[in-house]
Amino acid sequence: MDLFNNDNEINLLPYDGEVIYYGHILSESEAWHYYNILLNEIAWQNDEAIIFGKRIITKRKVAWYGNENYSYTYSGTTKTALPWTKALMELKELTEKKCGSKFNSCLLNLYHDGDEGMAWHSDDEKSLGRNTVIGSLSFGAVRKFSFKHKGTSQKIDTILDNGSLLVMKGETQTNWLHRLPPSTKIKHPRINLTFRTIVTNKP
Ligand SMILES: O=C(O)CCC(=O)C(=O)O
Ligand SMILES: [Fe+2]
Repeated sequence: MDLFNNDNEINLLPYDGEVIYYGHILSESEAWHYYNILLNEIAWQNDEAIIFGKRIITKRKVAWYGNENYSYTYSGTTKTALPWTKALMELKELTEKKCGSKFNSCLLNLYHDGDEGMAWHSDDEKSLGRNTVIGSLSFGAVRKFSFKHKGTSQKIDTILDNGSLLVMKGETQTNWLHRLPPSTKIKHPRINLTFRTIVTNKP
């Protein structure tokens, strides 16, 4: 099993993808500083999805920022990116420095408490291209995060801490699903930023 890549980073996945957990890339106080800014200045909106032809509004809030007016379609709804804020630009640059990849957009999620999560999915939309790199920054409540192989159903769990960075790359989106499981124990909000690279503006 190839546990380490060239930079001695540990791959959380045993095969068919690469997930690197960098742990804290911000101190506890820096992380809370950004948490407060993000909570207050981001244009949070309830997410809409079309599930089995029915329009549903999620309790979880989302926002979408990027370099240009990218439009992005998933779960049957189209969103247009807002321009970067100062804090988001700082966090984008920090994430890029840590993982050595460039990003042009960011999907943000606000989970008010452990009742809210995200179901099994892959970020394999056409607009992200193949073998895309996704940098995931977490703030606030510490939550479990899980991967499930599409063929073998093997499961891998990890913990996403306040101020931590997780990077998904290689064939991860092709071969693995991921989710944020709900948990009745979590009583506080969590904010997640996934920095992404859109390769085409046509959804
Ligand atoms: O909240 C998270 O940690 C992950 C969110 C996610 O998977 C996504 O936005 O695609
Ligand atoms: Fe995802």
